[in-house]
Amino acid sequence: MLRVAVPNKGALAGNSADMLAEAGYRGRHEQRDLTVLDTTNDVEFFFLRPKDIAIYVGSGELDLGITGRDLAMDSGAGVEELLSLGFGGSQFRYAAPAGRDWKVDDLQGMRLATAYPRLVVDDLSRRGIEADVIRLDGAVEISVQLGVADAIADVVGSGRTLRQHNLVAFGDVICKSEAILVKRDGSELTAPMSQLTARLKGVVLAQQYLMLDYDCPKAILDDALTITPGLESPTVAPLADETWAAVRAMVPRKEANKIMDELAALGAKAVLASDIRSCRL
Ligand SMILES: Nc1ncnc2c1ncn2[C@@H]1O[C@H](COP(=O)(O)OP(=O)(O)OP(=O)(O)O)[C@@H](O)[C@H]1O
Ligand SMILES: O=P(O)(O)OC[C@H]1O[C@H](OP(=O)(O)OP(=O)(O)O)[C@H](O)[C@@H]1O
Ligand SMILES: [Mg+2]
Repeated sequence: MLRVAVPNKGALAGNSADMLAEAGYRGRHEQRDLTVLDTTNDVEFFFLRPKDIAIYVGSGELDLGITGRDLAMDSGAGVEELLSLGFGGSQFRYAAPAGRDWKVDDLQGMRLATAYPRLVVDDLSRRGIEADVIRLDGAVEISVQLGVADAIADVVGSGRTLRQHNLVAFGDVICKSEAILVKRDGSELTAPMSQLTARLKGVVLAQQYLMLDYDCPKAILDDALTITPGLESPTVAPLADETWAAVRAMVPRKEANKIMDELAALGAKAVLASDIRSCRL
């Protein structure tokens, strides 16, 4: 039976559960359940703290895990990424009080608070900087105003928490993170592992596309198909009016409205966009 670690709470938990449900797996009955046995798919899910997931997978106790790239790097566990899941995007950055043009070299000799000490120590040592790294568990942004640290290194999402505490990010992004599916470094990718990966990939890809349907005068069909080439080739079906055709093609979600504008300007009618729940491409 495949054994898979899933975040039990925090920023990644909700999207992880939704994605697994969309991929056809059984979810938790209660928020507090620590395991779920999915006998239909022969998978057991373990709901663990996001920070611990790479450790369980890296040690070989569990086959696969969903975690954040920053958390996986900070754990020091030997895991490799199988798939980016397209949510939980963030940047891990240095930050310090606003009002000064901070450089990373300024951190030399300073007190630096973080909940990701390994990520920070590795980055500082690559740069040859010696700082006093203070390990906190969370709410790191407040540590400067409380006098425990001179600067911080933390997860930045919208940047709202930094602004609220009058901090500015500086230096290169230490880690550009998002939710990822991991397996143990060098472990064999078994058939059940690839199947779960393929199912999640089906959901990730489906979220990146929309299905477009439209009616099109045959006189402009060639131009319309250039705008919507589909992935392999668009479906073109006859309509009762022989001078018209119906077209169906997948389009990248980010470009969908621009493409719909172009089709409408060309003379296509009834241009409809619909969500794709999952796919195998
Ligand atoms: N705006 C955000 N705030 C916090 N984490 C985010 C955000 N966006 C993405 N993430 C990601 O979520 C993961 C952290 O999850 P979470 O905050 O649940 O873990 P944690 O901080 O270890 O747990 P807890 O806060 O319960 O102690 C990281 O991979 C982080 O990059
Ligand atoms: O840039 P923003 O959108 O404001 O988000 C970033 C904040 O969110 C996270 O905190 P979280 O909610 O995980 O609490 P924690 O600090 O206790 O981990 C992170 O540690 C930052 O504090
Ligand atoms: Mg957190």
